[in-house]
Amino acid sequence: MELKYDKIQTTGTDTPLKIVKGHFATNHAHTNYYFDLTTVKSRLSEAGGIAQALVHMYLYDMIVDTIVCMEGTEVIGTLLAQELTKGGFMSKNAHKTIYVIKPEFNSNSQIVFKDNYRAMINGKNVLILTATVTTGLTINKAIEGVQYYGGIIQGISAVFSALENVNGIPIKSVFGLKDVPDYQYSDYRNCPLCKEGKKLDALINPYGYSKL
Ligand SMILES: O=C(O)c1cc(=O)[nH]c(=O)n1[C@@H]1O[C@H](COP(=O)(O)O)[C@@H](O)[C@H]1O
Repeated sequence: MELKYDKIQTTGTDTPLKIVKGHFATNHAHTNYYFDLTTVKSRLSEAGGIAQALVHMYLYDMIVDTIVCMEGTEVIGTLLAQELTKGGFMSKNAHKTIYVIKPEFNSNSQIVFKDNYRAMINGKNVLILTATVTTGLTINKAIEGVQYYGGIIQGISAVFSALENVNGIPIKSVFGLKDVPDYQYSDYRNCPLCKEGKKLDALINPYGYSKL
């Protein structure tokens, strides 16, 4: 059974964000919304809408050699690279090639780049692209990993972020708290919805949800 979602809009793009109100558990928090990014990540027109919104928000001015795609954002990342390298567009990357890569994870959930990918990170201007940021713990692992492999982090882009920066690095997102002002997240030991006795609706992770 699918969850029933609403669609919300934001400035800068026609691409909507599908949101479901309820009680959800991520690997780091309990939340009162699930953001369903399935179509944003996999439908060409929606992924392209997000890519264009990010370019117009701030990316045209940034030098990018490599886009590291987290959480299934490879389609958005590819279209982003295409936008940034387009001729006739006022981008510092116009006519340059951009690498679009995704990391591996080891058994400690740390980011690993095999030796054949290291040249795409080491000394390169890296943009980290992710789907959603809530506590920032997941994106922090990406930051640590890219820095460990010698990448110069130029920016972090997300589809939705509840945070404006992580460890001093700004996160620019298409959707944010301004679009979902009642978004709440908390440690599972301190969750107001649990305290009210409300059962969890689903477990969520970047692949989607599993209803409980
Ligand atoms: O809390 C999220 O960020 C989140 C919200 C959501 O609706 N769906 C979802 O998959 N998440 C994921 O939950 C994980 C926790 O995010 P952080 O709290 O920022 O580490 C990340 O992998 C997010 O992508």
